[in-house]
Amino acid sequence: MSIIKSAFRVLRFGSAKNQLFSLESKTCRAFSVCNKLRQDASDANASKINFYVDENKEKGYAILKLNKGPVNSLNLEFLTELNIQLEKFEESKEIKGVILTSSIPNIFSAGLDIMEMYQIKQDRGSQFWTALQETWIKLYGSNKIYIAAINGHSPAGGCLLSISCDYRIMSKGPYKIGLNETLLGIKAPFWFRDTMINTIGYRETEKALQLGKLYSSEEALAVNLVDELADSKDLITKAEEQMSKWCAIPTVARELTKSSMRRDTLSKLIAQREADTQSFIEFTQRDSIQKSLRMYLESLKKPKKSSA
Ligand SMILES: CCCCCCCC/C=C\C/C=C/C(=O)SCCNC(=O)CCNC(=O)[C@H](O)C(C)(C)COP(=O)(O)OP(=O)(O)OC[C@H]1O[C@@H](n2cnc3c(N)ncnc32)[C@H](O)[C@@H]1OP(=O)(O)O
Repeated sequence: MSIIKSAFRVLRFGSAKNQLFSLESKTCRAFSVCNKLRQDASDANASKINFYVDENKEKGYAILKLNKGPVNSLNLEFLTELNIQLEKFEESKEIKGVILTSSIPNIFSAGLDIMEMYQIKQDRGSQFWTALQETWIKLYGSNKIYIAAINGHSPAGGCLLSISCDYRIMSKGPYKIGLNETLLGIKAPFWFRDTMINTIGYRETEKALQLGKLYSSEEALAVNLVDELADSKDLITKAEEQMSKWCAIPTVARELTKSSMRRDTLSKLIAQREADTQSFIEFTQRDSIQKSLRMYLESLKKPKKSSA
């Protein structure tokens, strides 16, 4: 049962009963919108492998490797597939935790697919944003243990995936992680910001978000954006060692503790998912935002200087 469901179960008997029932039904409505998408995604992507799952039921954890080349950018179909997988993990009795990593060398995830924000129809934009909210709610609100093994760059939405986990190990190397949205001319959504605050604190987040700061792995360690660094070749071994440690903690006590730390942050988005989606649509349809996104896309497509 997810943290959200347990929170509802506990609070259903308290004075906040009516408010929470309304919250819960809003969430259920939003989830049901995604049901058709899920079917479409599983049909359309039957032949593509956008991630690998390696389950070790004996040890009680799985490794989920993102595999959507070239840069694991998060589009509607990918998020929908991920949501189905996260749900499977949540329901599994054998799996206590998941190591989230990528099979693409030097890239954890390039964040949201910018093409989902650029010249996009309202319907698609709304489905995309709802799927992203769902991914975050499932990941940040999971009862399971999530360890991010960050094997490369992890900007913006990639950073959000990482900070939604319980523990982060990052490869040493010339990699960057952070919420760089202001550099694209956009504002990080409040739930990205709040997850960052919960990870590195208010003042550091305030600076990082305004500057769109992308931290090197050493800088990320210094501000607790990641918990540990590892040589690339040792990354998964270190993540497995850490997973064994977390798996050894009494489950219910750990789950309740996690839930109590994250409930308020989660409830804030759950209470206003539809309004948040509308803000996203309204914001991304502004001419000034489209102009910024176009310039950013062009800068990404520019031929790279040869390192030779
Ligand atoms: C009023 C309230 C309003 C509230 C609403 C606010 C709305 C805010 C909305 C959202 C928040 C946004 C979150 C995000 O995640 S935005 C995405 C941010 N991501 C980035 O900035 C990363 C961009 N990419 C890179 O920096 C690099 O690609 C790299 C470091 C990840 C990898 O570098 P390298 O290996 O050199 O690869 P290339 O740069 O050559 O890229 C390969 C290929 O992939 C394309 N690409 C890269 N990133 C993305 C992306 N995020 N989306 C789509 N496509 C991407 C790149 O263009 C190349 O394409 P090609 O030239 O055609 O091969």
